[in-house]
Amino acid sequence: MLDQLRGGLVVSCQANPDSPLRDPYIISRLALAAAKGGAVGLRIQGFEDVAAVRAVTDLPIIGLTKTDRDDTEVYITPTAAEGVRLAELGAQIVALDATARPRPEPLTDMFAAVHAAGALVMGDVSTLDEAHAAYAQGADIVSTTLSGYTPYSRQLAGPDWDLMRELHVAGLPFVAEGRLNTPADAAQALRLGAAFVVVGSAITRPDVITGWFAQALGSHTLP
Ligand SMILES: CC(=O)N[C@H](C=O)[C@@H](O)[C@H](O)[C@H](O)COP(=O)(O)O
Repeated sequence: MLDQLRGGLVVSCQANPDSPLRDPYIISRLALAAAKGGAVGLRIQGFEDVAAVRAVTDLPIIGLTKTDRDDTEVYITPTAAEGVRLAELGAQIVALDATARPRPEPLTDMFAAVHAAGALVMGDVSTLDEAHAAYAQGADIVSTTLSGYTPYSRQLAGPDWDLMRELHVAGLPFVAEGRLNTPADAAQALRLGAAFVVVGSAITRPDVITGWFAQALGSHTLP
């Protein structure tokens, strides 16, 4: 499965709860558009969206949930039950938060449950140490997804190139993800050793992209 993705572009098709695109049908159409453009895989959030996308394409799906909980900062697939459900719905890879933050369930238990359900585990990390720990506990691949989203990781406006370099030097296979907003960024991530690249907002969040343009024009300040 990971070989199938190697060197390619995975497109994350997600819509936040407040997005006008927040509808499983729309997400499935975004996924088909990404497939038409050459995506080798898809990153999909939530049970309904994973089911809707699985119904229209055979492309590999990296599934995740985003769950706000009162007891933890961890929100990307915080429990094994969610990971197992994603696998049952057709996600071949389950992405889950593998940061060092306190979590509701031990990582090793979660990895074992996802593996038993027949899927691979992508550990979303924010630092090199977390990547080492994720592999030690049984992750199949790690992704730079959460750099900038934990208080102790680099807070950058763009991609965390240094983390990619560190992972490469350490000999840890990794996926490049997070704020890769141009084709040049995606190509640079591969040059830095990424196994494959995940791009979301720059392809599938037109509200966010519009904001970039509007800000560049200063039009947000006009009456
Ligand atoms: C931090 C977090 O919750 N990241 C999420 C993980 O699935 C998504 O909101 C991102 O869109 C995805 O990681 C791709 O990144 P970008 O949209 O920057 O290309």
